[in-house]
Amino acid sequence: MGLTIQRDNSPMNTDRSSPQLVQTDLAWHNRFHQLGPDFFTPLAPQALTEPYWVGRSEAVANLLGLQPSLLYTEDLLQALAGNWPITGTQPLASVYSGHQFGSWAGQLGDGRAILLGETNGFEVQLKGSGLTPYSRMGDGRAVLRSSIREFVCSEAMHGLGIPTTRALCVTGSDDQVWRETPETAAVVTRIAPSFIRFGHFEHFAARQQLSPLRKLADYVIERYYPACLTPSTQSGNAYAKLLQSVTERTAVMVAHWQSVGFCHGVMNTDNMSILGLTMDFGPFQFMDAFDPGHICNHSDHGGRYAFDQQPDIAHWNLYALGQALMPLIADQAQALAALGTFKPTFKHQFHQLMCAKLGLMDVASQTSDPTLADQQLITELLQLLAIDRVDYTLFWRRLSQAVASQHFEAVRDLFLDRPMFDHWLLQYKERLMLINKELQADLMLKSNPKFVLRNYLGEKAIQAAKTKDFSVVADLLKVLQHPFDEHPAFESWAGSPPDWAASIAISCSS
Ligand SMILES: Nc1ncnc2c1ncn2[C@@H]1O[C@H](COP(=O)(O)OP(=O)(O)OP(=O)(O)O)[C@@H](O)[C@H]1O
Ligand SMILES: [Mg+2]
Repeated sequence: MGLTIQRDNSPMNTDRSSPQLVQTDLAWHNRFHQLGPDFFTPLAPQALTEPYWVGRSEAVANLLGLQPSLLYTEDLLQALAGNWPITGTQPLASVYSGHQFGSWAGQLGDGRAILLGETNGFEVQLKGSGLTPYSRMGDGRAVLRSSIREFVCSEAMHGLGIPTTRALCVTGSDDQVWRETPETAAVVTRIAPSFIRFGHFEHFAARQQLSPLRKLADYVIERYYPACLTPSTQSGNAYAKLLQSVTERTAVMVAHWQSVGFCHGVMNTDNMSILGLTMDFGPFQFMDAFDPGHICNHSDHGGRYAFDQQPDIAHWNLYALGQALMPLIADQAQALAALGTFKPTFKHQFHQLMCAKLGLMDVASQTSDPTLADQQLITELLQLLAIDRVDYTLFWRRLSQAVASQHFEAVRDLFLDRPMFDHWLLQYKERLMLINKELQADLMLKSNPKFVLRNYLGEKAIQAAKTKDFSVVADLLKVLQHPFDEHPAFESWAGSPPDWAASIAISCSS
């Protein structure tokens, strides 16, 4: 299905006071809207002055059923900047609550995001599209730099095979937005099968509003977790099964984060997707030097969301979700059993991912039974990487190449304590003797990305975009959507970060 825009041959009218209806042949089924007024406030996005394209993902256009060429039209630009309404959409801002940095924050909600509606199985949301009833002290806007980071990172996560919300495009404007300094506004158009968060459930549970709580849970089960309806394991308690399914998906997502060295930075319960998708790309970071205690968010003074805390925090957040679902589950033992699946699921998934990174896998079945020896190999390696603060991405890619060529010097050079690395390498090589080298090297090159969105690369794209050069955003997108490919023209992006990368500070300000 394609989008066709009703052409208006009169001169382009970008005056925010007279928006033009953008007609599409996309079928909109706004099922979240059908939940009713307890869940949202109907609200149109606010206009951006003289918008321009900052970045666009043709892959996401295809996913939505949009002809990618439409991403080059003024009409769609106006629509996705929030200036012109799209026929069939029913824009709204949803209400949710949540725990922020471990404390109950009360009512939050889409303070700067507008859900346009749902098409082709995806909800389409504009982030940074103006004030809503849930904006609290904020201005409803997002700045160019954070919008570029969200756009590129969500596509990069997808490229890495990590469950995530995705992004269609970023539109920008010279409208001024004040943060620590004056900046300019931008809007990310992002998509996901659902943007429902743990915080949506917490909202109604905290208010003891059982009827909307049940309605929301039933909606999520019916649409996204229909298997919970089949009476099998847990004596037919669909809500306990929902909790277990969300627990397992969340564990899988965080295992992926840990395997690629991704720090989320703001794992508040209002940033946790009910579908186990990576969501809200704020002060995130792909680590350069491996440091298990790394804190990527400069506003996180206590290190609550440090890299090595992420699995425990995800589990904590799931307890908050479990608490919210308790009136429906009505059986503590079943709720605890559901939550109890987190640790084994995480452990299993993490082991699988790390074994793939090391090439220690039965390539045909893509599984490996967690042996104690392999677990030890992984643990010891992570300790070595941490002690010498070895660049995480570089290490894994060089190891993959070393296994392919059987020359380990380049990877050895990354360590300060080389005898320690040699000791580990000896054990690893012994283990490798049991496996087909060619298949193993191939698996490793597909499991260890050459490129991740290092902070400094995002910074380069942002600095160029501030001068209206959006080519770096486009190049980054191209490379990061296929991070396991060689991309020889971008070799320098695969190397060590420059010294100035260490001075980049990313806070919650966005
Ligand atoms: N500039 C702003 N104006 C209004 N509300 C804001 C602003 N920034 C954040 N908020 C709101 O504050 C709460 C917490 O913000 P947080 O940084 O977690 O989310 P976010 O980055 O806005 O977006 P999302 O979670 O939708 O990706 C949310 O309710 C969010 O909508
Ligand atoms: Mg958020």
